[in-house]
Amino acid sequence: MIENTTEKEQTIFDHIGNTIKTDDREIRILAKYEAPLVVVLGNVLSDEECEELINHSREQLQRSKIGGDHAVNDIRTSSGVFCEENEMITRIEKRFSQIMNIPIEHGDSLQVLLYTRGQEYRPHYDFFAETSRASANNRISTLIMYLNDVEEGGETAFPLLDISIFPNKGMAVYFEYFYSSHELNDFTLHAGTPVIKGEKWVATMWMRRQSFRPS
Ligand SMILES: O=C(O)CCC(=O)C(=O)O
Ligand SMILES: [Fe+2]
Repeated sequence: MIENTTEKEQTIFDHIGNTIKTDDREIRILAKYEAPLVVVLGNVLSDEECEELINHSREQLQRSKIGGDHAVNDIRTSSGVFCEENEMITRIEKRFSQIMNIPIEHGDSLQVLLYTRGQEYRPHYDFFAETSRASANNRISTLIMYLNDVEEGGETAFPLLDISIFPNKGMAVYFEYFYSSHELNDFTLHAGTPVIKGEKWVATMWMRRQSFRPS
């Protein structure tokens, strides 16, 4: 009866202790919100990797703007690119897959977003509504990497949990929404708050329930 409602649900992220040892890096676990699970991670990317990701994406952003995609979207005012695979992307995606404990074939392509002053990503869910076709192979977890330090603003806020993560270069926030309780999943509502000073670069990795990438 009552016991059932208090029973802890299984999580995907099952790392123990303060460190995650991936093949090429030791990730630090800094803070955790238990249910829904939200984890703050340190030492996810080196400074050089952050800079490489920004430079790689800056070029593609410029190209896609010339391509004429000026669609205005009030929900997300940032500009983004899905990264084409190269040696660096493949190496860091392998690391993300080990952190997220899901094979990389379940991942959407890594997405890099740039927010300039005043830009934001309004509160949203990363999973698709049950009524949408994409929900047949829905997203189950997210890793957001901060590629630069933001002078002011640009936190990742979880308004229903009352927590916000400040963008710090090389750090990341992980969360998952694969609970059988819809209520827990719904608590992962989150936003990128408006950037007040400086610019903000993030890379986002989303994982799907089933394999998603063509093998
Ligand atoms: O920019 C942020 O802090 C949030 C990004 C985000 O929610 C996403 O990429 O799905
Ligand atoms: Fe999101």
